[in-house]
Amino acid sequence: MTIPTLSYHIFPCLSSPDQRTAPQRHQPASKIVNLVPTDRSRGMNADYGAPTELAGPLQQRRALYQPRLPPCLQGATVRVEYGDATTTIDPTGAHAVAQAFPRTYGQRLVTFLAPDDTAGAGKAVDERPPIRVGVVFSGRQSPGGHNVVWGLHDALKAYNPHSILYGFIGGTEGLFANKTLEITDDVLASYKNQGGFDLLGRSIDQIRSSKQVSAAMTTCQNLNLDGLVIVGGVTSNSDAAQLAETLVQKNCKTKVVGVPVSLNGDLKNQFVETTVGFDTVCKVNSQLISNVCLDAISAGKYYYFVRLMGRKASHVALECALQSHPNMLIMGEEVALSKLTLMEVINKICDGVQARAELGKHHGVLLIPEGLIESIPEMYALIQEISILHNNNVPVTEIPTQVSPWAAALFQFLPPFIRRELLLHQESDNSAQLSQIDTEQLLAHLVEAEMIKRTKEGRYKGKKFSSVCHFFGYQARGSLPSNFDCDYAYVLGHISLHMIAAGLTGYMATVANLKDPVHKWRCAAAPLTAMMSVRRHLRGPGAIPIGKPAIHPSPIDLKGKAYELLREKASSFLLDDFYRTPGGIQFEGPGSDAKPITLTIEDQDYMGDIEMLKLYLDKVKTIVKPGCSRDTLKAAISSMISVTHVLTVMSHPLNAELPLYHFN
Ligand SMILES: O=P(O)(O)OC[C@H]1O[C@](O)(CO)[C@@H](O)[C@@H]1O
Repeated sequence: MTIPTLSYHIFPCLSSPDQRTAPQRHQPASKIVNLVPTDRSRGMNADYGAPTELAGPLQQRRALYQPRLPPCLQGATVRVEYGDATTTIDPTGAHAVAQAFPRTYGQRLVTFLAPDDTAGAGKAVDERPPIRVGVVFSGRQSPGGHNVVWGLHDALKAYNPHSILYGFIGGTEGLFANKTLEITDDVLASYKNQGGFDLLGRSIDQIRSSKQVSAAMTTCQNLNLDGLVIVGGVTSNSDAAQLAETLVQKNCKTKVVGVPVSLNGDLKNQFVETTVGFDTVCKVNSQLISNVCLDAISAGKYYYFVRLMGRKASHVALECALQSHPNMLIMGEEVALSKLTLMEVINKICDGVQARAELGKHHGVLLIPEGLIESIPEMYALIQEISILHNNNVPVTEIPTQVSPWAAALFQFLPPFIRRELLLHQESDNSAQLSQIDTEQLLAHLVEAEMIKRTKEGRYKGKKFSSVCHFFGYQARGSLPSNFDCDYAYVLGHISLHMIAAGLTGYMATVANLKDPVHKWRCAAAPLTAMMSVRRHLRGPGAIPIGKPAIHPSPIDLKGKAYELLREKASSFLLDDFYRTPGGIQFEGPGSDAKPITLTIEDQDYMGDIEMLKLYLDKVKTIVKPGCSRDTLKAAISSMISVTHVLTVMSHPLNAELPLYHFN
């Protein structure tokens, strides 16, 4: 059989203030603390009272890392510069957004600069009244979240040492019930640069119903808060916008500020370059993926089917593919765009398996995002029917008999474990529990059946297909955050304070130029309404009714550079086993400042770190001959470094110093 030309649908890859004692985990320094258990369920309580030396050395060392700040945030105050008034990123929805947010729509963009007086101190301390702020983890845990709290605390105390920061215990439920923990240096000590959200915990990720909004407002009033910082992704920030609008309308003084924290990386738009946590989660998963790549090629007898987090968008899967170079990646965006049916997806995978078998390869690695299942049109329609029945309180056992005939037929076709998972109760936003649906197992099951069929029909003559399935989902959410996420979160925490001090409400803290070193980062605030759009056709059974303005997840840009790069390398990575080993997250030394490829690659001017480049170029010289072709050179570079750097090295002026290596 000839090697199939894979369509673009499936890409083989390149690659009252209550009053709680601070919960703490192992202390980083040589401090032994007398810790008091809380009622939260995460594992940290097991360590209460444990001697310091039980804390891991890396954990201790990480707690000592001081996140970097851009110059504008290094003093106690900032200069606030107001820019243009905003509309929305969705021009056709602007009217609807303006109507839904009459008091907070159209606010101006804001940039934060260093104070322009020569002393650089801005206002004197006695001109800065103490500020009272509350912070809540509204979204799902994402590495770096703790540093938002830390950055906010440090900025608040620098602004006026009598300022107070309350953390809401147990996420939004804690906000509604006014369960707080006062954030102090001592409380923070063991959470600096640490993963998870266990300093405060989280619950349902919503502040939406009128009861919830009113409970949140009551808490803000009872605590006499000047500001409330809401940490989370698209859903949490949409809710933040609504809460801000309501508080303005009800003359509540509390300013509401959103911070973009989400491992999914899907809160992305012209104001937000990436979210806190995405970098770490991708690095952790890329390491795991590269491990299974090497395991697969070593054993030579099975395919790994790996599902990654990513509900409406496949950013995690794309980034991990670029970092680890598995054989295939199926992105939800491509499948949705091409309206591929389940069996078409299966056939594409089987074609890839078959092509590899022709080369004597009976192993491989396939990546999918958890949202893939909803991107397949017939599966989406089935999930939506189930969702409607759930919303109508139809008992779960009766749902299969009440869906339409075609949906019932599809349902029956699916293996029992998938049927059970599709019927699970819904997420807080009424969407399906995608993290609980073993789509990778469904695909593996159907691919196996198809390969058996092809064998019987004489179309496939290779070895029996077999698979190993994994969901690399929750594991990474508690990881020690990368330096990038530590810095980014800490900076966003500072910006949040300056937003509140400036009296901004209904805004999100943002940082631009993230691809550059921290001293070049530009700190700003953008109105939440400016990021909203109005969906007339929902892709998933979300709770937000059609037509209601919201901040929506941004899908992969199928015209973007990262995707283009993936396409360019697709066939090679399907067949050549061009696996890459990124290793664990580096916290010090070379690689510790690495940023997400998908963030950096979209910027043509990215040059990377010169020292690093020199190192790479020297290495290249040892493995390819002078005068070799550009492709050989590119392959050599790619085998050592990330895709980002391949492009960087190829186009860097340093090349001029290496005339023998004709880089153009
Ligand atoms: O922690 P929970 O409530 O199971 O949520 C899982 C969901 O959260 C995320 O990890 C982040 O939004 C999704 O990718 C996933 O579907």
